[in-house]
Amino acid sequence: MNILSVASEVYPLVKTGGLADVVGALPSALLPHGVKTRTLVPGYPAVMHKLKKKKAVGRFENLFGHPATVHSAEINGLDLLVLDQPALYHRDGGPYLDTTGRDYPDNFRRFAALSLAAAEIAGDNVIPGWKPDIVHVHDWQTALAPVYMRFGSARDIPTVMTIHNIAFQGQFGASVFPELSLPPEAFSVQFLEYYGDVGFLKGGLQTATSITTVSPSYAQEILTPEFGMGLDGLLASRVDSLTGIANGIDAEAWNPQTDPHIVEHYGASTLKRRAANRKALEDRFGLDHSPGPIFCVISRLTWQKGMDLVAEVTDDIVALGGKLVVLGSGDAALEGALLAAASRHRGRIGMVTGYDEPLSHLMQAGADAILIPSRFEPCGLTQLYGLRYGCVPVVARTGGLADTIIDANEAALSAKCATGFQFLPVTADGLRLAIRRVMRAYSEPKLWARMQNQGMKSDVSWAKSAERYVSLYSGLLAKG
Ligand SMILES: Nc1ncnc2c1ncn2[C@@H]1O[C@H](COP(=O)(O)OP(=O)(O)O[C@H]2O[C@H](CO)[C@@H](O)[C@H](O)[C@H]2O)[C@@H](O)[C@H]1O
Repeated sequence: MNILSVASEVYPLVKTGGLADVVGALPSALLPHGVKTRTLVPGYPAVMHKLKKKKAVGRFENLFGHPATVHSAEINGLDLLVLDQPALYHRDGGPYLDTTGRDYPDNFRRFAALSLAAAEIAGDNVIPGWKPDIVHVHDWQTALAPVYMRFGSARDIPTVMTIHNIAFQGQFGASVFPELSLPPEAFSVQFLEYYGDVGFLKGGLQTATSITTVSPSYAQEILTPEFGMGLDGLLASRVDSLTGIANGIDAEAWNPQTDPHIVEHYGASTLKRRAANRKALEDRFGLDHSPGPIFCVISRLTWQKGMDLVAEVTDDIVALGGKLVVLGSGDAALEGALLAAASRHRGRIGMVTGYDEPLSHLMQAGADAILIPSRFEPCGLTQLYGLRYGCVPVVARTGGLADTIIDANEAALSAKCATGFQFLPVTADGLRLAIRRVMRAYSEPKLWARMQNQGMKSDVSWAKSAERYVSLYSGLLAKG
């Protein structure tokens, strides 16, 4: 079975968040099931520079007014198709934002082009001798592909649309519609029209054969007004085509026994060796070497991720004898509040602003607990990395966090299956109480080590979830 996966980012070429991890790791988990994935991504400079060997396999003379080449390349076992279109993708700045942090004004065109390229690869002879059986798109940036397919030559090929975060919907003014090369009927409530605007994600959700999101709980939550962000009604009308499949992790890139970014390797039976990573972490963040648990945060600094709650509990963490290290960037006010906490508590709280993949590994290997107080979380990956690294997750009971962490309540502790701490409500007081629970558990070394062990034994690989994708794909082909 051949899948064309289409995404705006893919690890290890370009990553701003969890989407890249998933798009980068799923193909190799599908391969043992006979599912071959080709992944189409834009040729940003960061991508083009990393392609050592590439081969032009397709060409568009005029894709949104400019020529484009499709290159094929292999990196880390990924079979990539790279859409090289300098006019749209060769920019300073990141995949979505310019160097000043603003959205590129032509993002609608940049990602419509990616979507149209996918639809044409599926339907026409763009890559001679190759066509997908299924097109799998991720998030709003690629959500127009099923719409283009519906109105183009690939209308019979089934599509899967995965929602990684419904908060990002790709909503643009109606004035962009004439530029999208779609027939007038596509600007209707059955397709793209969204409160008078053009909604990319809305169009994809209306048109895709099947919709998935990244955990079973989030699949339920987005059917409610609280979490559906305006799309709950649409999703309710498509509930028979909606599935939640939890993310796994790339167990090779995230393996404390072999990780090149940490100071000392360890496993479940050699947890004591984490001490060297702890010391390196303290040095890196300028913390003192006192005892007590080190909490870490590795996150986009946003309201979704509950980073304002972390800022509110910093004094409590220190007062209770804990320490905190934060790696993140995002909202300037949140960044300011956390930096202020770090300067109030020198030696106890440290912060690195920015994005640093190697440091995120050292933090999971050296800290004792990872705080994830998200207000909503489709799946979450950092709690899964935490499980694998013996960095006990402390999570809000929502979405994928609720699905993947077993709370250390009395029943779970006596059954010896607890892997972390869940809390509700998602408020500063809720988080404070959870931190107190952590402090108590940490003061009992045997209990703490057992929780770390339980976590490290949890199956966070892609194996089970890959099977669920395979059966979803097979079902779609059987129907067709
Ligand atoms: N400053 C920093 N430096 C280094 N690394 C950093 C970092 N900030 C974050 N990261 C890394 O980025 C990734 C973030 O993944 P998440 O799943 O937490 O969230 P995200 O909200 O991006 O993804 C959305 O998509 C994913 C994938 O489906 C869902 O799990 C999630 O719930 C949904 O919100 C992790 O690999 C993390 O280690």
